[in-house]
Amino acid sequence: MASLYPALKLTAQSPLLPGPQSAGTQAAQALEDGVRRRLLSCQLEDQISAGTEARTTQTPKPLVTEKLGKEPAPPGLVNPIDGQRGRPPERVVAVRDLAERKASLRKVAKQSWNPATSLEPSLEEQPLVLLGDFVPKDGLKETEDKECKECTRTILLWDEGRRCFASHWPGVLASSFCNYAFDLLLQHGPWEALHSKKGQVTRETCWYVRAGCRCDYTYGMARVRAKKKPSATFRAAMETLLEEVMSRVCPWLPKDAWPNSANLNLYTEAWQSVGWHADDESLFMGRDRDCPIISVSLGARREFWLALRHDNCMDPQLKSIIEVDLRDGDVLTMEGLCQKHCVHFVPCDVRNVANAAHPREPIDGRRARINVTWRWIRDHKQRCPKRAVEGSSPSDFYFESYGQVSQACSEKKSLFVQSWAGGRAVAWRSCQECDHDAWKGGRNCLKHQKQWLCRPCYEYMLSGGPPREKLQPPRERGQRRPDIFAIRARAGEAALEADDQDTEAPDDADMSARDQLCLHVAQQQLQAHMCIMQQHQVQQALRQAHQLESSRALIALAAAHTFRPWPESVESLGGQEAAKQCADAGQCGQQSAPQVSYYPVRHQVLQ
Ligand SMILES: O=C(O)CCC(=O)C(=O)O
Ligand SMILES: [Fe+2]
Repeated sequence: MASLYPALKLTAQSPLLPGPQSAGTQAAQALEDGVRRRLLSCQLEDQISAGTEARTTQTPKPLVTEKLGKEPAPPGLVNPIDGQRGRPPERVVAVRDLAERKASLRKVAKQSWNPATSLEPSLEEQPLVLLGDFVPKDGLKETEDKECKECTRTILLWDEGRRCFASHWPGVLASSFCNYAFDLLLQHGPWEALHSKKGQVTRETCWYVRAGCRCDYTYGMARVRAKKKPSATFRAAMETLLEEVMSRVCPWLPKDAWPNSANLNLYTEAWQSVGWHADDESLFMGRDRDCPIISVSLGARREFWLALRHDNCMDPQLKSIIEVDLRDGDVLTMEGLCQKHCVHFVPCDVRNVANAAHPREPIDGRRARINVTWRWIRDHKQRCPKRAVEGSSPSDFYFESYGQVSQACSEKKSLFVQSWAGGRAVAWRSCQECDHDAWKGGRNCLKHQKQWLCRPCYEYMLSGGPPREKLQPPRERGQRRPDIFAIRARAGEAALEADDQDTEAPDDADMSARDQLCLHVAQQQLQAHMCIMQQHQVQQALRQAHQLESSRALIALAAAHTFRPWPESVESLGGQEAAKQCADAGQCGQQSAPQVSYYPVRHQVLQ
């Protein structure tokens, strides 16, 4: 086992941590230290990403004021020339000058996952049932054991000191099922757009609660309400997805112990992403108690990064970043105290941003991604009916109360971390192949054949694929790298040029990316699942609606005429066969048979 996951070299201290702490009460110091560290880090990294090469040649300037004495000084960046910001310092201390910090950020060093200094309770002291290691109290029957082994996982992180565990389960769901679930969730999910400070839609999201829970979900400034009555199709799709996932990841867990909520994310554009964060909302109690999370990916491939967080802020320790690609049907699990000690991140997909052929073309389902993160709400909100039943902290949380830790679990090493660089040194910088702007101006890259390459480019090189077109022209030294919006704008300009020559292009510029995607999916469904007569009638209606230029109506119309019986044997049939079976069963508006209650079949013939 251990040989599969090369353990990283363990170092005593992160190179980014500042030096000795200032005086003051512990709490105040912790606060000051955290804020100070964040300011330092942000200022430095902003400057780096802004390409302020020239400034580094000037005399290094102190960045932070630190008041000596009993009272801790308030944090503040100071301009030593006019001293405008922060309280007048009694003494200005250069915690670390810009050049030094920049060097430390770019430091070429091996990946490292620092071992915990203060330990969480060990697995012996406080047993933890992990999803992949879970066995029922009365042991495994032989057949069940076999079934379980078919669903393999790769351990990404096993840090017993911090009780942090993460695994990647590739290809848990069949692709035919993924397509099906993707389409339904896309069309029927109560999606809400999340905006960045600049007003860009960073992604769309929705929230699903089950098993009697009515809690809202709040993160950052956003509150995502639990819909009073989610559509039956959405509910059916979510329940079926859960059933599929649980039957493969944790088949022995009783249904009443399944997760009671899910957060959904929809990425319709390659440049959409999720910043560094932890799923540490109080609902899930992930900062205090072991907190399992099952994250399911549908649609386009995306990278997922997991890292140790700095104390008192959500920034990652750069050298600790674990990278994994999540593909259609993959599951990722985070367990134990991952949400307390680690942060995670979904970067944009730079190669697809630049390759966006035509922003106004219907986006094909593969470019978009839906992520469904199943979680257990344990501290229900005051107004949730489950609070009355379970109180603020249910004592019978299955993973803490039942089951036993399998033999495999106790054989594992106390700390190992998956490392794509295989123990080689990495530097935080942009990739010389794809120029990916993952976060604050770079990502971990290693040197391969005289080039600094990111993991995907390195893996591509190793795979022996043909040379790919460079996404960006080589930059002069010190020249600012275009950010993701510049790349996107360039892709947009190219598309507009193409548009000028394309008189046939439909006039749906006002449609959002998701509307286009929904429409595209709906049209595909129509083609695949309707008999010829229905197709014809609906196509007529679509054309009329299109003439009215009402994209919303168009989608609603398409959705209303979409029927998706899920034949029991659909996985064993090819897509074409399945479509034929559905179409045959639903000839000219009759009820299809056999019907599966989860999937309402609607046959409405337009007059
Ligand atoms: O899209 C993903 O894979 C992760 C999303 C996520 O981290 C979240 O919703 O909290
Ligand atoms: Fe998350």
